[in-house]
Amino acid sequence: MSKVIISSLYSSDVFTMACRQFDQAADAINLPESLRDRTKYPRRCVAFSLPIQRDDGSVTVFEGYRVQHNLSTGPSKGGIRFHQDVTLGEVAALSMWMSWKCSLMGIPYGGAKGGVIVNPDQLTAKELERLARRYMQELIPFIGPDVDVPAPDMGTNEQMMGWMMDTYSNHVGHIEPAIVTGKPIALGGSAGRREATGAGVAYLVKLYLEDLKIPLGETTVAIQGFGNVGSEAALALVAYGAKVIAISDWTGGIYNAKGIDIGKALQYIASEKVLTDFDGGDQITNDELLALECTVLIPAALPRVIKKDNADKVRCRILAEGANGPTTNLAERMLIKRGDVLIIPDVLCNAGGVTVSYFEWLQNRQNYYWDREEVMAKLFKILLRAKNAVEAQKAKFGFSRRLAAQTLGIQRVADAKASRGLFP
Ligand SMILES: NC(=O)C1=CN([C@@H]2O[C@H](COP(=O)(O)OP(=O)(O)OC[C@H]3O[C@@H](n4cnc5c(N)ncnc54)[C@H](O)[C@@H]3O)[C@@H](O)[C@H]2O)C=CC1
Ligand SMILES: O=C(O)CCC(=O)C(=O)O
Repeated sequence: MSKVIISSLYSSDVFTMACRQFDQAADAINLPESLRDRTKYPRRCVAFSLPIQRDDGSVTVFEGYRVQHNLSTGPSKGGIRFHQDVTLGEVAALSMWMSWKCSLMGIPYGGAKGGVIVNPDQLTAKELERLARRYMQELIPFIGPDVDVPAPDMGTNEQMMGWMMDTYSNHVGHIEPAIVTGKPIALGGSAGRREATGAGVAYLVKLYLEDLKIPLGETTVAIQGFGNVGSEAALALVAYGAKVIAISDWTGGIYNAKGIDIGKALQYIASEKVLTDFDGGDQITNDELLALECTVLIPAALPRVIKKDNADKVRCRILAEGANGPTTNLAERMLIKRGDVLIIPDVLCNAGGVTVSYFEWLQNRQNYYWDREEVMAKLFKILLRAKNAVEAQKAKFGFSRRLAAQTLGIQRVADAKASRGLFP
């Protein structure tokens, strides 16, 4: 990718953070110099203007991106984020983490990510449909079921994937379900995809609680972000016997030491859209939530929320990264120095989503569908295998859990690039 674009990406804190993690991992595995930049930097970045008509007849031009980080190990794969704070640097960082995540899981995909600078809560359903379709329209020359396969991320959902699939299918003249994953089941979505990321987070939390010999019945959980990942993790952890004592969204949080009724909170969100005034407990801020005493803290919203200023205030035993990049590099060093917090790094912790996306793509391509039981059994097998590999790498080299996970992911991508050789 162009050096001018790469240097501009470095103005993003999140991109710089992902690059520093890469450099540390590359040093740790003695990655040859000739492979470093080639493995580290995105292969392609596309930026679009996205004009859409508003319901009042006016036109707004939104800005969107797609970054394809690595296509050496398969089609690139990753979600599309609709959020007002999206930047090209953030999307590039998220695409790098997708590469290491897919590689760590042993899934034959490279990494990608997309984003649009928009607050989806400020658009009507019709306006969102126009924006999702326009985004796909602009993306068509750069994607395909064997090239790059998008999915939902923050601010996007199954319905938007359905609109995007429809736009692509209309363009090629036949139904092409494998162009996106995380679709509605009626359009070829996979059983279990909606809950896959949160269920994967909960499953890994359960495994690590077992390692620490902490009973689920004595486990309290605080979750920042009550969207797809946060709410599904909450439901799965409650089903395992844990107590969710705090949840939040962008408007603030709710705390209840006796345990929050997650079903009631979901019903409230379905009608009111946000948690404001939900009467399931006392109101708290997002900062207060991150500092609550609890067994498990799950950031499931934005990057870089646990940072230098609040790392010392974190009072959990397990920090399970449902979000991508929620802990800054410095905050992680502070937590590791303290030694009392076990961090399940994002590329492992939230990998359930892309794993079931892979299953969805496989089912679309073979046109034969599995039931939820089969999907979940296959998912948990892959997550357990990845967790064991991370723990073995950690023990063998004395790495942090993130370094162990990232070195495994990065090594496989670099090996693939080395094996493919250089173009003459
Ligand atoms: N959806 C998926 O399958 C996957 C998502 N992730 C990551 O999980 C995180 C959440 O994604 P989703 O649940 O899909 O998004 P979502 O859009 O369904 O939910 C996001 C939640 O975060 C809240 N939020 C937004 N800004 C916030 C702020 N400033 N403070 C506190 N809360 C805030 C929203 O109100 C909402 O409750 C993101 O980091 C995403 O990259 C990771 C792997 C897969
Ligand atoms: O399901 C997918 O393809 C991607 C999910 C995603 O965006 C992520 O893991 O961060």
